[in-house]
Amino acid sequence: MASFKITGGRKLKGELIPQGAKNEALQILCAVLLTKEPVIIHNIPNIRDVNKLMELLEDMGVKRSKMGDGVYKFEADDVSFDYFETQEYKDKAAELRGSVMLLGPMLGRFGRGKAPKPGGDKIGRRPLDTHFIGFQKLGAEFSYDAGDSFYSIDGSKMKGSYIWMEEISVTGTANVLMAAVLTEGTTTIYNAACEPYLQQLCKMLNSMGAKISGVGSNLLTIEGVTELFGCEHTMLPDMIEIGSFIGLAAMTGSEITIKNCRIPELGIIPDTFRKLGIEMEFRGDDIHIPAQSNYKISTLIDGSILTVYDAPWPGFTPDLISIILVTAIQAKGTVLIHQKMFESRLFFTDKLIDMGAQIILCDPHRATVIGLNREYNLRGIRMTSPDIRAGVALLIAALSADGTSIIDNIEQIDRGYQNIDTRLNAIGAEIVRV
Ligand SMILES: CC(=O)N[C@H]1[C@@H](OP(=O)(O)OP(=O)(O)OC[C@H]2O[C@@H](n3ccc(=O)[nH]c3=O)[C@H](O)[C@@H]2O)O[C@H](CO)[C@@H](O)[C@@H]1O
Ligand SMILES: C=C(OP(=O)(O)O)C(=O)O
Repeated sequence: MASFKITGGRKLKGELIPQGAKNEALQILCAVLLTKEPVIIHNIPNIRDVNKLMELLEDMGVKRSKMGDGVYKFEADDVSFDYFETQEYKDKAAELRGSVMLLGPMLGRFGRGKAPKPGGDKIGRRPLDTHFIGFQKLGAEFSYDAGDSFYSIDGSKMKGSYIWMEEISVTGTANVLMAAVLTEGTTTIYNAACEPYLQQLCKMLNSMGAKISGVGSNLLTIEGVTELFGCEHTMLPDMIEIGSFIGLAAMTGSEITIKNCRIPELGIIPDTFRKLGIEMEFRGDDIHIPAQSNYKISTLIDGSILTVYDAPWPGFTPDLISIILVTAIQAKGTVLIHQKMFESRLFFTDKLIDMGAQIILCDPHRATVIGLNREYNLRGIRMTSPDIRAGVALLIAALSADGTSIIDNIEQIDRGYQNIDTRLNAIGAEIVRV
C-alpha cells in the first residue's frame, strides 16, 4: 500500500491540463469490442482503472498498439471467448467497476457475455439490477452464480424492445445501449442517463455506423444494425478532475489556470463552485481561478442555508460532492451537503473533523459544513483514503493544512488521477510518494 506525504501550506501557481475523462474512457474502451475493424482513441488517461481495462482487452485477444501519448489503436478481430471462463478474467475484471460494461458489447456482437461482480469504490450499495433487467427486456437470459459472484448471459434471442430503465444508471445505460446497437429491431431506452460520458459514447457509436437518436436526452432510440465499423474518437477532458482543481485552488488560496476545459460540456459544475464564493474567469476554453484570500458561501434568495446535492445529469455529479464538501471548509458561511445517491460516501468527514474542520455529519447522506473563513488552518494528520474522490478531497485538505499529512491507500487516488503528485508538484505542491 503506497502513501503520500504532504507538506501543507504551500501556495500553488500555474497551469494544469486535465487528463482524459476516466468514466468516459471505461465506456469507450469497452465499445472497441463492437467491431473487428481498428478503432483509434485519443486522450486516454494513464490511470490504474483504465490501464487495467486495456490489459483485460489485450488478454482477451484485442490487439493494442500505441500511436502516441495517450493514443492507442485497438483491433478486436480475434476475441477469445475461452478467456472469459478463466480465473484470471474473473479476478482481473472484478477489480474495477468499468469491466461490467464489457457485457453489453459481448452480447451485441457475440450473443453471449460473462462477467464477475465488478469492483470500484465501496461507497454504498451499487446495484446492477438495471443492467440485467435491461438485457432481459431485450430477450436475454441471465444467470448468477452467487458462489462465484459470476454473471452469465445468453443473448442469442435478443430483439429490439422498449426499455424503461428502473434507475438512471450511467454504466447501466451504456451497457444496454452497447447491446442494443447490434440487436435487430428498434430499442427505446427511456429514463436513460445522459452524462457527457454517454453522449460521447453515442457519438462514437454513431460514427461506427450505429443508429442512435435522442443523444443527450433521457430517451434514446436505437435502430439495430448488423455490423459496426472502425472509427477515431477523442475523450473529453475529465470534468471531475477539473472540479477537483477548482476546489484545490480555492482551499489553498492559489492562482491556477485549468487549460482546455471544454467549458460548455461542464454543465452546472462551474456555477456550483461559484455558489461557494469561488471566483473564476473563462479565458477562451481555460478556467482561471485567481488567488482568493476569502470566499463566501451564498444563501438562497430567502436567506436560508445553501444545499448542494447530487443528481443524474444535468444535475450536479455525485463524484464532486466530496470535493465541494472539502472546499467549503475554508469558506465563510454554512452549506448543507446532501449526497443522495451513495450511502457511504461521507464517512470520510471524520478525518476532516480530526484535522480541525467544523462539520456535522447529520446522517450517512448529509453533512453540514460551517466554514472556517481561514480564521484558523487545518492541521496535518495521518489518514487513509477510503475511495477515489474522498482520497482527493483529503489530499486537498492536506495541501491546505499546517504541517505534514500522510495519506495511505493512495492506490484509490491512482485509479482515477494521472500522476497527481507530479502534476501538482510542478506548480508548487510538496507531495512525496512513499
Ligand atoms: C465507472 C463509472 O462510470 N462510474 C460512475 C457511474 O457509476 P455507476 O454507473 O455504477 O452508477 P449508477 O449511475 O448506476 O448509480 C449510482 C448510484 O446512484 C443510485 N441512483 C442512481 C440513479 C437514481 O436515479 N437514483 C439512485 O439512487 C444507484 O442505486 C447507485 O447506487 O455513475 C455514478 C453516478 O454518476 C458515478 O458516481 C460513478 O463514478
Ligand atoms: C465512483 C467512482 O468510480 P467507480 O465507479 O469506478 O468506482 C468515481 O469515479 O468517482
